[in-house]
Amino acid sequence: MEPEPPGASGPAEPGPRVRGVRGAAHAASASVLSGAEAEPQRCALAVAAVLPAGGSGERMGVPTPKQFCPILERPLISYTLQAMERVCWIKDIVVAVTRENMEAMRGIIQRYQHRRISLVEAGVTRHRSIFNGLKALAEDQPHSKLSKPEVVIIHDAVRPFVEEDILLKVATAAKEHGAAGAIQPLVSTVISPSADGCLDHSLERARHRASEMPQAFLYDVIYAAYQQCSDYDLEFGTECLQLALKYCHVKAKLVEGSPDLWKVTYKRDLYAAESIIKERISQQICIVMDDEEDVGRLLEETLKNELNVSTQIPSLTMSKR
Ligand SMILES: Nc1ccn([C@@H]2O[C@H](COP(=O)(O)OP(=O)(O)OP(=O)(O)O)[C@@H](O)[C@H]2O)c(=O)n1
Ligand SMILES: O=P(O)(O)OC[C@@H](O)[C@@H](O)[C@@H](O)CO
Repeated sequence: MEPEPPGASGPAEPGPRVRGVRGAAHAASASVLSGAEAEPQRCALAVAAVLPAGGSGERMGVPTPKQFCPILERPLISYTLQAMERVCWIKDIVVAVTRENMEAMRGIIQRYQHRRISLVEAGVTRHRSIFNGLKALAEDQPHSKLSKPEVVIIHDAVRPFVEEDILLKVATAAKEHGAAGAIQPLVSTVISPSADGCLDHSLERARHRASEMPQAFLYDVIYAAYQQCSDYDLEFGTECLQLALKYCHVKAKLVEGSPDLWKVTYKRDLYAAESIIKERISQQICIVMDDEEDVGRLLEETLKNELNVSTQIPSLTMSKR
């Protein structure tokens, strides 16, 4: 039997924080959208996010639901929350978790000082979890500190490498079209098997795309779609964009996303995510080394922030190259 990924036997004690290395990308994409659209909050476009995190991670094949599996001793979901929190124009982040994981989730929020997070109970399917998250944002919620957004972003809690530029693109496109979602080229051809397990037909790969996350919607559109949704769709559906089309006749704008938007599903994905995070940490340290004079103090700081390591480093000054 394949060795368990490190720490797969229970929700993890959180580990390092990773800062985005794509500040430049955000600046670039924000400037792409001129004027008021650049940062929705400036034009009072209220944006919230719903993160379904109530799954069991069956395909991962470990006792711990994958969103709580540790990567460098920190639960996967905490990386995704940090990526969403970095985006100052997302006002509220609603996370759907199961009742039994609610305490573990509160521990993670506290340990990593996650901000703007509200928890709701997940549903037995992903669509039901998302619907519960949307309900929490509805106007008619008594004593709720949340307010109804104009645009809501839906993003899987197990897709940690989401950057501000794609969130900005789908949010802006949703404001214009009613719905929008990130897509990626297919790497494998999609085929349709017949009942006897043989090939019935294959789809022309170049004419199809993989539907990734994040997705964004005018709140009223997607909430109305879920309110009308059949039990069958809530039970077996996998595509929120399809609900907006089927129940509200809103054709989503498709936005080319980066390959980083992939979803952690199998054990191999945890290892892949770990190496990406390690690479980003080393990039972060390189950036510090390049820019600053008192490397000692900054290495100390970076190690503290990035790897949770407290150590004394003698003051080192580097002559600017
Ligand atoms: N009842 C459910 C099922 C899934 N999800 C969430 O939806 C996202 C995408 O689902 P998926 O990758 O299918 O996660 P799991 O259902 O956990 O995985 P598996 O299908 O392998 O069991 C995940 O963040 C998962 O936690 C959810 O909120 N509620
Ligand atoms: O069906 P799953 O729960 O595995 O995945 C849910 C979504 O991530 C998946 O359907 C995307 O393609 C986006 O819609």
